[in-house]
Amino acid sequence: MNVYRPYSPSVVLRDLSRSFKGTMVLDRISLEIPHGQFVALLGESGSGKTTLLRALAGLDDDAETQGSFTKPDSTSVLFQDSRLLPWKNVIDNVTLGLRRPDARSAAVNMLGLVGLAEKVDVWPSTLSGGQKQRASLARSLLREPELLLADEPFGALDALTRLRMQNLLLKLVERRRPTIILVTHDVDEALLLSDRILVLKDGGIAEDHLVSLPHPRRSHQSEISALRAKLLKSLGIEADAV
Ligand SMILES: Nc1ncnc2c1ncn2[C@@H]1O[C@H](COP(=O)(O)OP(=O)(O)OP(=O)(O)O)[C@@H](O)[C@H]1O
Repeated sequence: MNVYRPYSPSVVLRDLSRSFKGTMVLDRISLEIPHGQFVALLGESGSGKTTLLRALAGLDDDAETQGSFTKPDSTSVLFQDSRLLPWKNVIDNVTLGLRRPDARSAAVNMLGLVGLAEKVDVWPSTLSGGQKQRASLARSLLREPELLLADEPFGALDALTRLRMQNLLLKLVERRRPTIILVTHDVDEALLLSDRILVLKDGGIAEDHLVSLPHPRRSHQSEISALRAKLLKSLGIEADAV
């Protein structure tokens, strides 16, 4: 039976502007993101990607904001650095502030899924960079957010670890499908992971591409390589220089 469900987007921006001390960074951005869509946000350095994400996360009180946005109440934020508290062990970090009766067992399970079953009780200082990011990902996803805001979460990792983390993220969100907004400077990361790629430029959304290819994607797929060339051009990067 078909049940009629009116379309209601997960995230809506209406003429959202943001400036710092009079300097406009985001200029009347309007956008709708459907539930469960994986959006990658690309743009040159300084184009406002992080500013947009932090606006949605409710950070940066010193910014002047105009316009409005709506987003789900349950939102998790993932940063480039893992932000684990050094004086708490891994599981206490992952369960911090989590109010559910099965927090500990759910955390042990999630740490297993991200490959940290052996690291439940250790201090964050004993983890590698990739392991810290996996713990951080476990902490975010354990909250079962409806919206995940991620700011270059794999940016500081080596290429192989980054690839593993990207695949892990796809696997972990496959079932629950939260809405995801991922800020990245990596065109290939955007192409391999997302359903939609937005390019920020001059304070606005200059390009909006849907990527409706199944996973796993391969960089030599013709749709991928055509869009890759276009995006590199938009970002002012010579394709043969990469
Ligand atoms: N707290 C702040 N105070 C003043 N200016 C800021 C602040 N945060 C960001 N800006 C300015 O806003 C502009 C956009 O910065 P933002 O960090 O959003 O860019 P970005 O696209 O994420 O860049 P990158 O790819 O280099 O991380 C920059 O010119 C930056 O200097």
